[in-house]
Amino acid sequence: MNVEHISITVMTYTQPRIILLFSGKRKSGKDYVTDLIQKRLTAEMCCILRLSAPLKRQYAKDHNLDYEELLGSGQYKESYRADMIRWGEMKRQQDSGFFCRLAIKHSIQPIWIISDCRRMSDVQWFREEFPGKCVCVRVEASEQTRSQRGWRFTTGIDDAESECGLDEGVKFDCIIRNDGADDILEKQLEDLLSLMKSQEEDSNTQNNIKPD
Ligand SMILES: Nc1ncnc2c1ncn2[C@@H]1O[C@H](COP(=O)(O)OP(=O)(O)OP(=O)(O)O)[C@@H](O)[C@H]1O
Ligand SMILES: C[C@@](O)(CCOP(=O)(O)O)CC(=O)O
Repeated sequence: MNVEHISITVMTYTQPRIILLFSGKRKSGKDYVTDLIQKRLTAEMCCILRLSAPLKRQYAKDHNLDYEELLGSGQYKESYRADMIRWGEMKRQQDSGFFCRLAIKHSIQPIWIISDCRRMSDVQWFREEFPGKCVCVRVEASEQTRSQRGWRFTTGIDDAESECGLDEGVKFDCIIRNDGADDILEKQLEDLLSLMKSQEEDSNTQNNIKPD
């Protein structure tokens, strides 16, 4: 296997073979879709990493809140979203890769799914750190579908960088429509798995790495 172990003072992770950079609007179904992919690939091969996880952990600690609830998809998280965004942006201004580095710390699986890229700086950070290994995936659902899943337009959130930072300027390698029909979603996941395979082969060829 082509795994290189990186160990520096602050983090220990195993070099990934491929990284899926997921983005999408609120309630488009990023967690739903990434969970399905992980089930297909198994948790041994594939981990789901959330840039918002270290953010929510520290925010919960500082504000005496329930971290698990902030990770969920309910109203509890939504009532703190605006303030978490403000808090996270303060940290990102000091160091744009701050949450990216924390999120990947200790990852040992060969396939990483970053389930919540929101800003151009997130995509740039991964592309620079892991050249040739990133696949950019956008999850899309209609406003009607998102509303049925509990989304309500909120000024200051849905029109701000946290939700709109990747609306322009990124060429997505794959766009997944997630409006509900299981068979349509299934077919798109198959296509994404094929894309990952060919991206990995290209990356191996460029780096002169022979398959396992
Ligand atoms: N294809 C689908 N079929 C059935 N339910 C779905 C589908 N996609 C998403 N959902 C449901 O919609 C809700 C929102 O999905 P999810 O939490 O994956 O979205 P998200 O984009 O991660 O949301 P956010 O980050 O805004 O919390 C969840 O309850 C999820 O189970
Ligand atoms: C605060 C924030 O990380 C919340 C993300 O929550 P979620 O991915 O929608 O569960 C959004 C952001 O970083 O702008």
